[in-house]
Amino acid sequence: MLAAREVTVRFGGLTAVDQVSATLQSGELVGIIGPNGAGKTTFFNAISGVLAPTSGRLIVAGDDLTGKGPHRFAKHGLARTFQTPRVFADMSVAQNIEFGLKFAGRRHRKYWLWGEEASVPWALRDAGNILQLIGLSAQAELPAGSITPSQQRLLEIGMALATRPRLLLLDEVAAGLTENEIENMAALVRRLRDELGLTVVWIEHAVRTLLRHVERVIVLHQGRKIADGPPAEVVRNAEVIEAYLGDEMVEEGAA
Ligand SMILES: Nc1ncnc2c1ncn2[C@@H]1O[C@H](COP(=O)(O)OP(=O)(O)OP(=O)(O)O)[C@@H](O)[C@H]1O
Repeated sequence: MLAAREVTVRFGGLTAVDQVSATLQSGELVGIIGPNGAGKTTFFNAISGVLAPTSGRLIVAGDDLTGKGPHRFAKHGLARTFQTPRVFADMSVAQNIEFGLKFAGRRHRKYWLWGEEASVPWALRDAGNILQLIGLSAQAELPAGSITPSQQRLLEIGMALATRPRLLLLDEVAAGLTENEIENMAALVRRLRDELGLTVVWIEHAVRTLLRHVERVIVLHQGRKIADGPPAEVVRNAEVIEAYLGDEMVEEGAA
């Protein structure tokens, strides 16, 4: 689905992402964790075309998109959310979803997960179904700027889904949510992979939740990838414990 080959991003003298290689297989649910400033969002920005890597290559669905803009990545089936949700505040919740659906119509069929309109899963057929999937049917006619921040996070996911992606990048969609909301969010993310067949990459600071739901986790530290594997293995990795997790997490992971 996507291959990052020795991707490096520098801002002046600072190396935010340092020769990170990673391959994402179709249908994987992968977490990315790491301390503040580890380079997680910068890595997302690089693999979604938001910023061009200083060096390295990005292959998406078999095509080399290194240096291309976000619209090219989107045409190749990639959608993402941002740490601060980006919704059209003055438009209604439903209109925000419809905007994404219009975008889906412009995507080249080659990169659609569902080749024919008729094969698009029921949950993504129209704005009403997408609103039901993300749990915002009751808010459909409200201005997007008037719903709660956690609902805006759901809406942003809905807008991304409306473009009918194959690969979805989620940047801290559980930030600022209550325990209950975090569990609901995790359940939604699971459904996107399990029922819709999306490949999902999920950056999150709520590490305990993340590790319970993903089957593979990549750990970044000071721009470098220091681990990449199943959660049970990664929580025992000495470098990961030292850099990020601490002893308490290891005991919980072992339990
Ligand atoms: N546009 C930019 N210009 C200069 N430096 C930047 C820019 N974006 C990020 N950085 C720096 O790059 C490093 C990595 O930042 P990044 O936001 O990718 O980390 P992160 O792991 O996502 O952190 P957090 O968990 O706090 O969101 C940090 O030192 C940050 O200050």
